[in-house]
Amino acid sequence: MSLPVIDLSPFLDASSTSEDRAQVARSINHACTDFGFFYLTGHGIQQARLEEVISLARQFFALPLEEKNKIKRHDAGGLEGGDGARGYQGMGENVTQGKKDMHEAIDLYRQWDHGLAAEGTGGPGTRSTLQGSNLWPEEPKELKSTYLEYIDQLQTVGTALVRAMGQALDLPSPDPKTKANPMTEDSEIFVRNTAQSFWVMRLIGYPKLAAPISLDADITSLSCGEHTDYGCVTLLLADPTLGALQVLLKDGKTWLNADPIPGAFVVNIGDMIERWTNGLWKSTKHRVIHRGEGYRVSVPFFFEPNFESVVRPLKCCVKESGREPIHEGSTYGEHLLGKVFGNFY
Ligand SMILES: N=C(N)NCCCC[C@H](N)C(=O)O
Ligand SMILES: O=C(O)CCC(=O)C(=O)O
Ligand SMILES: [Fe+2]
Repeated sequence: MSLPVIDLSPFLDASSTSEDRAQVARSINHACTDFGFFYLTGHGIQQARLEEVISLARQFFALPLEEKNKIKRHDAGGLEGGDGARGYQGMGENVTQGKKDMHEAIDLYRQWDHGLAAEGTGGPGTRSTLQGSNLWPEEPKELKSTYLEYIDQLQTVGTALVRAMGQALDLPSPDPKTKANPMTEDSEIFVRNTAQSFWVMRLIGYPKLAAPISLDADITSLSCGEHTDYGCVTLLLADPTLGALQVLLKDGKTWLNADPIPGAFVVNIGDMIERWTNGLWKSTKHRVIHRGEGYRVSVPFFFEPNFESVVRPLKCCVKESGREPIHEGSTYGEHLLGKVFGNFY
């Protein structure tokens, strides 16, 4: 058993036909319904760029702690004046389900300068959080420029992917007479609500865990504990290490290794897609247990809704799912802040 592979090129290539795109949308619907995880090819980002991104992250983590701490994260996304949870976090600073994770990381967010937040959104105390400028390392020197270009490319891929996902929601029950679109009120809903995507990027370094580990022991850390991602879609780039990232299957007990395929992203859907689709597509649990060889590096890019986007189940999905709405609706920013505050030791 392995995860489905989806070729996104018809959504990036102007000369594709609508039938090509419909095929892709159908595959996405199956992948999101059955797994919530898939491999993405045909994204148009050069292999050499992907390798450079991993290599630069690896070079950063190999620096002395003193050098890495020059861009240390100082707060957990608190109120005015902080660095908006951006920067370097050392081993064990990130916490999942109350346990310290065995990884170090740099967190980058969409640039959000002070004073730009809209009024009256996000609830009390949330207006000015997560604002700030990214903290970029001085070494390796090419890291910043390479990552800025890479993030631009990823935003293009993310936009094409959520367009395809919107189209995928039209497919389950087309009206044979009118060929009208009974499912979505608007298949561009994801595109519109990610037009100012409050994206997150993490550069993560995982030392090999000491064996053996017990999954039950409260004190035992995983490389990254079981969790779901928070927003729309995660585009994960990882080095070739095998057996580290594991995905929980729909039976709720089998863990499947999501080993890397060279040149492909591992993609998974986040909590906001689950909410919009009223659970038709679930944000799938996953975890990282690195007991293989070497020091593992991964660079997930979280393509998320706009900070201020109000996310509530789409009427069409409530109908299709046959369930009551699973959420009353709130902004993505509120969901994110609830997560970020709980993430640090
Ligand atoms: N932006 C995202 N999705 N980051 C995932 C971080 C890993 C899990 C986190 N400590 C948690 O407990 O959620
Ligand atoms: O490193 C990985 O393979 C996955 C990391 C992850 O799940 C996350 O940061 O949300
Ligand atoms: Fe994750």
